[in-house]
Amino acid sequence: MTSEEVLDEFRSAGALLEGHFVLSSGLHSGVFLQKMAIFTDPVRTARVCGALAERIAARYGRIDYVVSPAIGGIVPGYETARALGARAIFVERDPGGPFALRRGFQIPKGARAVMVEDIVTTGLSSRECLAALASEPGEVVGAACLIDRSGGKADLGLPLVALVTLDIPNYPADQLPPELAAIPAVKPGSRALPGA
Ligand SMILES: O=P(O)(O)OC[C@H]1O[C@H](OP(=O)(O)OP(=O)(O)O)[C@H](O)[C@@H]1O
Ligand SMILES: O=C(O)c1cc(=O)[nH]c(=O)[nH]1
Ligand SMILES: [Mg+2]
Repeated sequence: MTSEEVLDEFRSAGALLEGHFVLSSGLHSGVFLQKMAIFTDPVRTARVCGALAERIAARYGRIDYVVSPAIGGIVPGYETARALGARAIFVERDPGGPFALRRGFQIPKGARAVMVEDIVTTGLSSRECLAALASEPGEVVGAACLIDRSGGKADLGLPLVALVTLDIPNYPADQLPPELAAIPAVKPGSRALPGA
């Protein structure tokens, strides 16, 4: 799939939103990719995750485990794992706490894993996910996401394969442009932000 074809999936699913959003990192943006508008449609999800799996296989070779950060990563992680013929597991957090593998999930010795995110903005969630995997016996060979909205600038400490790379502006709360300051902000994701 080309970048334009993937973006068309987001547009036609109603997943490309404009307004005033508080992101997981606490930064503000006028654009939000509501990936759940994609993930509620299994056929659309299979199309985009199948394309991501092809990129992952071409870049990293054999993959045994896909690991994703909850909540947004669970569905694309599962569907990408299906296309790769791999297992799908996820990290989750107790409210406000760090990500951890629970439920008996592990990356066994000798296994090759890839971390699959839905959206990368600053890379914070991806880095936290990777930190939770550091002591696993198996190897995390790289990362992947559907959309990297950092313009390729997010540093995960591992290679990142993105189906689409966009450079979407984000702003600290005290540096909002007037058009964002004029409208109330909404916080769509699951991370609890300080003071929220
Ligand atoms: O690169 P970052 O700056 O970390 O931003 C991207 C993260 O934000 C979203 O998750 P969020 O914490 O909003 O919760 P969700 O997964 O439940 O949607 C998204 O799913 C990524 O995990
Ligand atoms: O940075 C985020 O929190 C974020 C951005 C985005 O476009 N979509 C999303 O689900 N999360
Ligand atoms: Mg997330």
